[in-house]
Amino acid sequence: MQVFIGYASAHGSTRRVAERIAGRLQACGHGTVLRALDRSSDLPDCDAAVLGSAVHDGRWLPEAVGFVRRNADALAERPLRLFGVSLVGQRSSAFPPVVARCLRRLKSRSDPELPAALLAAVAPGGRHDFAGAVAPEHWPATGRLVFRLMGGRYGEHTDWDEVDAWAAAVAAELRGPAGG
Ligand SMILES: Cc1cc2nc3c(=O)[nH]c(=O)nc-3n(C[C@H](O)[C@H](O)[C@H](O)COP(=O)(O)O)c2cc1C
Repeated sequence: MQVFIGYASAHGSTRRVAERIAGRLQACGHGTVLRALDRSSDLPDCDAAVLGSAVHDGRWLPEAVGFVRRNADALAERPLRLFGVSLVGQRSSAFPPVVARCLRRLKSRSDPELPAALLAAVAPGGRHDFAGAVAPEHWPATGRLVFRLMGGRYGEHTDWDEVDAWAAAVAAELRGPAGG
């Protein structure tokens, strides 16, 4: 299958996750088109799409939300997988385990990172949350203070085995009888 991998990244970690996913999909025999999402581009010719965004203030970046909104009809017609990159992934985190558990619980009770009506319209076949990178210069002074008080650690927190496993599962699903 020809798979479009689109990403929105403010500081590079979502781009690195998207590149890794593209590499794994290629290794599994899929063709890939990897591209940053912007406010005007449309979905290129493809059989399936994998879209991801950095999470800011609990939401996908505006260029990613705009892309999904603009291309909702075309995305709904194809197998679609979504991923978010934030401080708290499903397996890895910038925080100590007990804080990470609380944050994951809070997140599960919050509004989704994409508007619920939009998610329902595009009906992704799967979603995943990865942990990304955080550096002091990404935050204002108050953000740095809160981060320290919560026991946060700067650096890259992506679990690459987790990314590889998810990408391999997506690759296999797309090869399945219904194409995922
Ligand atoms: C302004 C700002 C707001 C953020 N808001 C959140 C948030 O609400 N939840 C979260 O888990 N991480 C949040 N983060 C952390 C980023 O999601 C994380 O650093 C991610 O790796 C960024 O991806 P990128 O490097 O592709 O931009 C925020 C970061 C910034 C700079």
